[in-house]
Amino acid sequence: MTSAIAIRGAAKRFGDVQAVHRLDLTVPRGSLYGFIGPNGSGKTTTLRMIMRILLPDEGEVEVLGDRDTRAAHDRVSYLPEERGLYKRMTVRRLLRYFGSLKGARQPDLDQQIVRWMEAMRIPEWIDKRVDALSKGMAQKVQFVSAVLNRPELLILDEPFSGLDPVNAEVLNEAVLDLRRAGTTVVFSTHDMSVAERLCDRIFMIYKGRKVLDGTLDQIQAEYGFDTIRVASDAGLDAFDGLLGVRDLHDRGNFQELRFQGDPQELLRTLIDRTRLTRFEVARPSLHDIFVRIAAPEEALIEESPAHVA
Ligand SMILES: Nc1ncnc2c1ncn2[C@@H]1O[C@H](COP(=O)(O)OP(=O)(O)OP(=O)(O)O)[C@@H](O)[C@H]1O
Repeated sequence: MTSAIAIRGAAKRFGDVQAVHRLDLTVPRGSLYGFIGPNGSGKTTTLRMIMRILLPDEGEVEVLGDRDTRAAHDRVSYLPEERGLYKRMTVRRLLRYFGSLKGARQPDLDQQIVRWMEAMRIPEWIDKRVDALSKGMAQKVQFVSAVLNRPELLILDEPFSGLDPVNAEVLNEAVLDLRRAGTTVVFSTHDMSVAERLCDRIFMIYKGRKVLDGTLDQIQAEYGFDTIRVASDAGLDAFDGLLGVRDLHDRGNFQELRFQGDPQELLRTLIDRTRLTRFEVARPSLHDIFVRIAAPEEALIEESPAHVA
């Protein structure tokens, strides 16, 4: 089966700014893929290339097995970051309009509108005018407009931004429901805990280049198992002359370090050297990994693996 999205060597430049360098990315069908990266790193540009709002300067972008996204138009939905709604329409009319643009047909469309407004927990707003909605409600209505046609691929730019925790949870559940029904969902976010909790796979772009791509487990295994906490009778002296030890800090009751190599070997060596009371291999959070990559010190990125397959 073809992948939902296959990007091969796609690059995009705006004047002097190389927004995206030759990018390769494969999004498997049925996956929930999170795009992360600092501001201005190329997330929206990548999403727009997938939607063919922008054409890449080089390389190609295949969506649902098709290189012409227009052919997949009715099967793909996009929720842009900057959203506009027709303010004077009622929510129902607006959703009918958006649904029919994407090929949804009544009476299924009307049923879908009611079902989704209930799922968003704003059913009583269905016959209200759009300009009466709060910002968070409007955001949820916009989300509904993107899912009415039961897309095979749903692309959301910052869907959680500005939602309170209760509404973020409502959207979270809706996204998981869609995934269970087989929809491939790609969304960008600045919220690392959302990406960590929700996504099967995470893609991080930094200065227009892919720096992370894989499951959270893969990413943490590649980046993460090098933080080690040790408590021993020898304290800092336990590490004298050991290869692979970096960033060794005395934290008082224990020492913390990053270790390049097999922690099991480090453990064996330390047991030979001293009496241990603690040895812990810690997985950093996605937040820590993100900060490590995107920290202002350019040197940090040199140390990082290019990406996880
Ligand atoms: N239409 C455009 N014209 C000129 N420059 C652009 C345009 N769109 C994006 N850029 C530039 O390309 C780079 C990548 O921008 P992009 O919007 O893709 O980043 P992003 O990761 O989505 O950022 P954010 O998290 O702030 O939304 C930035 O330097 C931006 O200024």
